[in-house]
Amino acid sequence: MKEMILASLKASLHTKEKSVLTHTDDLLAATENIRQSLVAGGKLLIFGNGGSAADAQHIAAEFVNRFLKERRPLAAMALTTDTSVITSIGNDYHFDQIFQKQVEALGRIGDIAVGISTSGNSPNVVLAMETARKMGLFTIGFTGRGGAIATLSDILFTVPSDVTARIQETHITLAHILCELVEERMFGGVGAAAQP
Ligand SMILES: O=C(CO)[C@@H](O)[C@H](O)[C@H](O)[C@H](O)COP(=O)(O)O
Ligand SMILES: [Zn+2]
Repeated sequence: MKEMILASLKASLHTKEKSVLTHTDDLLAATENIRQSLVAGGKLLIFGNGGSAADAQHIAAEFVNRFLKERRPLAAMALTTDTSVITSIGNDYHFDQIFQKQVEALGRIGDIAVGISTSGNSPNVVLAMETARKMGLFTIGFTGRGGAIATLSDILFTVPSDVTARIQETHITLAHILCELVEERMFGGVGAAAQP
């Protein structure tokens, strides 16, 4: 059992290091795209299933409330939280459409759709990314080795693992780094009341 603990830890550390180092330029590019969107009045629409739904909510909270700096709230929404919307779409149409219809209803040009799927193939995430693309939204994908969301993502964060848990752990690491970079880029060196 102790070997299992150490093996999981090592796999997590190794996977995170490989993915983050591979995506340094993508982190910088995503930071700039998010900054531009937020400054122009845009917002992040974030979605995923299971652990990735939790990640979507976690990331939205970092933007809306704060991450490391005292600064104004930033616009971000997880599309995983409204049970009335999700159950009515799932019940009347199809579970595959639970994010797509919300993107259609809430997305505006200048917004950024953030799709999170460890397989890259969950139909509800894929459909929402397709719709976001058609609507002209910028798209950021978080996935494992690839999958269908790869070709639908303007910026794609991949994780070199086949283990869902390791991929999720790396996604939240990448997302935390992204939050830190966006805050630094928008509010670096300024106090609580500052506006970008
Ligand atoms: O958190 C976990 C596993 O670690 C699960 O809840 C997992 O997120 C669910 O099985 C998801 O439905 C997987 O979907 P996806 O990441 O392939 O899009
Ligand atoms: Zn999980």
